[in-house]
Amino acid sequence: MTHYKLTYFPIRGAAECARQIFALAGQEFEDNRVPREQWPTLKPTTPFGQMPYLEFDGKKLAQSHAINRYLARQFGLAGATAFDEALVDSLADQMKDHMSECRPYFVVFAGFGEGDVDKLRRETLAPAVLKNYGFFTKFLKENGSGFLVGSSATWVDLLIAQHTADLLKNAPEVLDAFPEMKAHQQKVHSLPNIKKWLENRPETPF
Ligand SMILES: N[C@@H](CCC(=O)N[C@@H](CS)C(=O)NCC(=O)O)C(=O)O
Repeated sequence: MTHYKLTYFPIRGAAECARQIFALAGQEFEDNRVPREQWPTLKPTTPFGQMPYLEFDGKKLAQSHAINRYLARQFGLAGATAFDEALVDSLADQMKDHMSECRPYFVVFAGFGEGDVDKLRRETLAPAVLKNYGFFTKFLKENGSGFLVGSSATWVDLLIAQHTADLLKNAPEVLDAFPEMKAHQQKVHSLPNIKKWLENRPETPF
């Protein structure tokens, strides 16, 4: 049987979606969380000098969305048709754009840079959420199943629901206009395997 080893820093960050794909699929994996001090030694051995990366069957795969997409295809969580897969990918890419737009806020929020976090929350985070959660809500409403694409959960539901949960914890007011996205987060995080993962995963600030 394939042994999957997912390597990343000891945070949720860019590896959490892959971890949740394993959880939802009921697939065992090695959740290798590397302390920051060990990273300089590891960095030159990775495909692009960054984490996360996934190892299995003598192979190494980097880039979080490539990992997510690969695992989702393996476990039937990528979308039911070629077009659904493409829709899922488009939402994931939009989510990546959203994270880039919010980056100045997250850098200060996470303590990696200096700045006025409240100002950034109002002037950077809130407008990005207003724009992108508007798009996501439209998909949700048009799809009608409670999931973003198709009739069951895909990896992009996991990706976006985790971000929604983080916003609800740290900046809930930015989601005031998005009750459907809050219901989506509840629905995704109530899937039994995901609920179990959330209850048992290591507690980290982000
Ligand atoms: N586009 C990449 C970005 C990966 C990335 O930014 N990784 C960061 C941690 S979130 C990293 O490895 N930083 C350490 C470094 O660059 O040396 C992905 O989505 O996997």
